[in-house]
Amino acid sequence: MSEKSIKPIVYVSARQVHGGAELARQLTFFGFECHVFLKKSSFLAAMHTTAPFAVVLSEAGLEDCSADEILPFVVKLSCGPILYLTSTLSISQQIELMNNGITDFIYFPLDIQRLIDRLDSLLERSHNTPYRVLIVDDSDAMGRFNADALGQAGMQVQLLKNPLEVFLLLERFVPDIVLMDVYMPQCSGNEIAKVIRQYTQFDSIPIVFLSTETNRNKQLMARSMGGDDFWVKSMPREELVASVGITCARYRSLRRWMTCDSLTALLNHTNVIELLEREVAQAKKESLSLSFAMIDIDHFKKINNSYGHGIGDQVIKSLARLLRQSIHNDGSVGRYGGEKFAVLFAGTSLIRAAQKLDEWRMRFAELTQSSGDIQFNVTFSAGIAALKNNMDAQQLIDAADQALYQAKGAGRNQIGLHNN
Ligand SMILES: Nc1nc2c(ncn2[C@@H]2O[C@H](COP(=O)(O)OP(=O)(O)OP(=O)(O)O)[C@@H](O)[C@H]2O)c(=O)[nH]1
Repeated sequence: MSEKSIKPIVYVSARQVHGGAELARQLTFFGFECHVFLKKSSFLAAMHTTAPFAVVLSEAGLEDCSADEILPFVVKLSCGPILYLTSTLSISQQIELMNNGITDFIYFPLDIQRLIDRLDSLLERSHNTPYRVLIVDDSDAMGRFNADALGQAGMQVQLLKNPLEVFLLLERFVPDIVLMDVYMPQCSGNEIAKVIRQYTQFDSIPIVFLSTETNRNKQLMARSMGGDDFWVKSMPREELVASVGITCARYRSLRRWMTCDSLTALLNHTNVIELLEREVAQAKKESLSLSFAMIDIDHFKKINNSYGHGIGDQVIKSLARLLRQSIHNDGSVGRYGGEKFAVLFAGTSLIRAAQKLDEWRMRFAELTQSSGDIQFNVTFSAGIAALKNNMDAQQLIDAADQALYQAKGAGRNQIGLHNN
């Protein structure tokens, strides 16, 4: 992705200029293109011209129009979430507003970080890539019938007739689900499921048997060998599509929890290390450049002590979001632990990666953090190292750590380069 990636547009309704200005500033900082509207006519004209990713509608409405009055127009013109900023609402009021088109509620006093979190997760949901389905079935006709149904529903489908080749596709195609026939000439679906379950890296891929088998004991036996469910082969197309969609969505969300840090939704420590090991091996094999950076928030203990652990968490989240939005397709970001982050720059030279890090450092230092009415700024230090042929992943981590240590020692709020 180029640095000029298209920003998600958010329209905000406000009754007063200053009410929307701070919200717009923060949303802009976190990568949204935010427009604030005070007048009904300009708001609706903008909705007509460009439908935004999301609308934030305040219960106070606009200067010349109440929220109730504008809502039906917004619902008609909108194709994304409509978030309602409100003080308190009874359950029946919420139900009424939801029936009228509101999709989310954000409560006053406005916690901007929370609003941004919500927009982030709505955005992520809207970017979800199609589900990938691997069908293992020796019957060409049956396999194609199911593949067509799922393909027409927008899913990516791979059909495999020989179950003995399943590992090739588990690695290359990385399916969200495997639909497995039970009776096949080369080996049974039960047997192949049992073998797949020997490999922990495929643990989180659900295997569902599609079979004409109706004997409950045989079905249970198949599930005990590593299958997650048993569906009848002759199920209606719509039911198959719905069942696959529900299962994939559930497992994707479980996988996210397994691989991501719960506070920041970035890759967690274990997965950062695993990714780095893979990238190091690949970079060496293909003679590609790889830089690795360690980022650490400055004087973080003081932030916790002065404003409390909750505000400390908020600072961590704000840096996580900045990193996630800045990295684009240049690499990956993870939470290494505590207030420390790891960044992998794939195919990027040390100097270019250091320049990027320095841009992020300056942007983070400019971000206003808040604790109630108190506003403050936070900085980070970082160390960066380039992969050399004689290094393994741990040595690359150590090199970045040393450079970070130098940056801290030299006064913090700067980038240290490892010279080797
Ligand atoms: N709020 C919050 N605090 C955390 C978290 N993880 C670790 N910490 C705290 O982060 C602080 C890290 O402090 P130190 O590593 O001593 O360093 P520092 O104060 O950041 O100072 P320098 O790194 O030397 O600039 C400790 O007080 C930890 O308790 C977290 O998830 N949330």
